Amino acid sequence: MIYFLTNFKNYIPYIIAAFIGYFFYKYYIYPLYISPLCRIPGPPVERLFFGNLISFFKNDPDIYLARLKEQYGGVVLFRSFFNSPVVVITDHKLIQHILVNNTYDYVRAIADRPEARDMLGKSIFVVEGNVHKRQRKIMNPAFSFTNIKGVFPTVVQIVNKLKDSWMKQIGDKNEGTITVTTMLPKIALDIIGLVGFGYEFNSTTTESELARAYETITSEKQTPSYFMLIIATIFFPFISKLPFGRNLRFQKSLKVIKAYSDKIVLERKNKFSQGKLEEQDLLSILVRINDELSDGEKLTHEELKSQVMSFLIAGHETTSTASTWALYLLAKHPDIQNRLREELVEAFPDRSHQPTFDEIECLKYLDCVIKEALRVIPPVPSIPRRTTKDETMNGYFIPKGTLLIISIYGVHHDSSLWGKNASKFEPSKWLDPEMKSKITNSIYLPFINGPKNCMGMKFALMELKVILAILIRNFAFKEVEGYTFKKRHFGNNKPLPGLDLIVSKVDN
Ligand code: HEM
Repeated sequence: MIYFLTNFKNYIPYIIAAFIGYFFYKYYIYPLYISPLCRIPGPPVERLFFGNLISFFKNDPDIYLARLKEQYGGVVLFRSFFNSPVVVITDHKLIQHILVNNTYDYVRAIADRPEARDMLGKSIFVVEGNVHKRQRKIMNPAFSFTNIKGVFPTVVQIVNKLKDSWMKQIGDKNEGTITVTTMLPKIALDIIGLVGFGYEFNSTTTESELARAYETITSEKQTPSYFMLIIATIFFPFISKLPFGRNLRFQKSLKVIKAYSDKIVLERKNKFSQGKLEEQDLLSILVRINDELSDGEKLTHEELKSQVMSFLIAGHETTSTASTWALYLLAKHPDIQNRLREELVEAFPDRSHQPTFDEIECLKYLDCVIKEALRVIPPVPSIPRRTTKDETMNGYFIPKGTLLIISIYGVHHDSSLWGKNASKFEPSKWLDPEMKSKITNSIYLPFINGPKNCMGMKFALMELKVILAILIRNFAFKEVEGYTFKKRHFGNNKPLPGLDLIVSKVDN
């Protein structure tokens, strides 16, 4: 021992060589030549330790993953940071197996990132198995048809604020260039605030601290170093705590979001205990249902707080991204936009008329436009899952713990399922009885399918209908020539830095 310590210096080169050898074996030789996953077809590795990330980040991420299907099939091996394997699934029968038939064998890998864990806490997005079933059962009644119908007038009222704001922005001129992505997330936040928690963010008229916190988190510039940092935190969680600018901004914003969520839950619980809780927002309904449950079943304060934080994320980023892409697609297809407007003018000849729930639900073409926009650009273009046991998929062995990426965008653009025009925006296909008969829940997945599908689906569809009905009835949208943007790579695929459109007032 003494000999070793006194001669330690002599061993340093061997220790370094052993470390480099181990590193090289673990992150290069094993994943590329030895792992059982190597049998799965996929694109060749481009850089020593960066797998296929360079191509992924250089391209539109959704299109890149969809193309892998064309080249290599429905089960493809993609390599991420340090060549770690990611199996991209676009085979719709396998997706059905994963999402519907065996959902709890595939855990949501969303919580792999320490920051996502911090944000989502013990919410329904993170928990699995019986805890997930229990939370879902408790929360289900809050999303009932009656409740959605009940909050409809609030949604109309908030979307009218957006209309008024754009009318004001255009002013006396006939048209103006508007960054639609400035207001759409604020509107979505105001809606989920009121409908979800009876909370007035008023983010369209005032500077909301909470809106700013969300904006900070979701609009980080997506530079290569940003991506590297994000992916590196999965391997080395401590990195998320280091005092980098981005980490500090995230921590500061998260503190604001947590404090608001805590305050909102406490307010509702206090009102309830004083017998004064009359509101019909999602959280109030949840607090009332919760009170009737036995102690073992009840959602704890932490769980309630986590649901608020995840509702805020789930309910505002997704719908604002969906409405952004719908406007973008309508601006790109003036014929479809005009047809939609004709339906709206016929239904609402008087522009100042406030639509009712039943009137909006009757609009067939509006329904087709929304369904098709969610197909062509699904706001959640892919979802991660992690396997919890060894298994074989389409003849390939997939070990326990493998990361799967289910490419919703890939399924939606698969020409063997949707025909040769799969990538075209054609809302009228939803009116064609032959096409409609072929569309099943296993090939149309904007809200996924199965026991973990989107609880807010009906609410989101209603919100999107109101947004498009009011905006298209009042404005015409055109593309801005030469305007470019990139799609966000993580979470949802909102356009960055935003979306500018030429907006003009509709005459009558
Ligand atoms: C266009 C808008 C929306 C889209 C495209 C969308 C999409 C999705 C998707 C794909 C999932 C599954 C995620 C996964 O399993 O990894 C999901 C789950 C969920 N969504 Fe949505 N969502 C939307 C709006 C909303 C809204 C407005 C709310 C609530 C107010 C909401 C609440 C939820 C909840 C609670 C879950 C988790 C369900 C569970 O685990 O059982 N979503 N959503």
